Amino acid sequence: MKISYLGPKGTFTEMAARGLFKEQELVPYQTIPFCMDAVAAGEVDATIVPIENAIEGSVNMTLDYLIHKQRLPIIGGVTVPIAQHLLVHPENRQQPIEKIVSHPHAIAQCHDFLQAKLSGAEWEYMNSTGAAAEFVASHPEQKIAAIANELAAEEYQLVPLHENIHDYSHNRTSFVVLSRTLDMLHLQEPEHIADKTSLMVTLPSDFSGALHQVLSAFAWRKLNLTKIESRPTKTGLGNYFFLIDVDGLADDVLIPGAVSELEALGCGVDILGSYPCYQLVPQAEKIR
Ligand SMILES: O=C(O)C(=O)C[C@]1(C(=O)O)C=C[C@@H](O)C=C1
Repeated sequence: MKISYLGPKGTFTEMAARGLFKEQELVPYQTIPFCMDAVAAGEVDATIVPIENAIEGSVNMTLDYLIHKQRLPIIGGVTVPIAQHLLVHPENRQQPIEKIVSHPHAIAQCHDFLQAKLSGAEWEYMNSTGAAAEFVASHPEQKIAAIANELAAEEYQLVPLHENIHDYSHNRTSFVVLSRTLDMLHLQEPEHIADKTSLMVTLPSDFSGALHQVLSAFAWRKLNLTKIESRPTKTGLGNYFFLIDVDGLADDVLIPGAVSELEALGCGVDILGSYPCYQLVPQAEKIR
């Protein structure tokens, strides 16, 4: 079985993929949309993509591509501890850093650190933390540092100038597994922490109290919502749909009942997936 992930080697997405798919072939792609397109094209059986970070919130690239361009079912989820480190080429240990390269989410997770310690350095966004580490490794002539993880440090032979530079402890990112052909994941490892059903709900326009009624359809059935978020429909300013996560797997009665009630109110409802969620535990050991 082949699984696509946001590459190159050494990304957090690779960590997530390795945690879930120990025996499978992992295939790196350059962007999140390319990862999803690879599933649609049949090049891989599934993909794993980041969906939400505890500090930065939703990964809009994933949500928007999933909703608007490549509607693949969600078959599993995994939460990964995120520790960011400032990595340099071994030849540049003593050099002043002029530029920081990384994924925009990774840079945002370290704002306080960068402002306090490296306020003079400029930033350059890259497709992933792994791509940033690879860039630093292949440009020893530049006074640059990557924000990336310990897997990338090892993969690209970089050394840490500062470890654990993320602004909040308990930094976590959730990833989802998308596939058209595979069934819902059912793994012995890593730790299974919850089950979720993810829905997309579009409200009828000009309907006062619509959101209140949507929430009531879940509330009186005692369906616990673990997330509700609005995203633009991209059809005009002020038009939104809602992404709602319900605690538990879709059953035969309560979730179909809630969906029918919402449809009767004129809402559009799509079930994006009903799936188990796992978690990886933080790595105790430090990097070099
Ligand atoms: O760049 C990576 O290493 C990724 O896997 C992407 C990504 C993200 O999209 O948020 C994943 C986890 C971290 O939050 C930082 C970056």
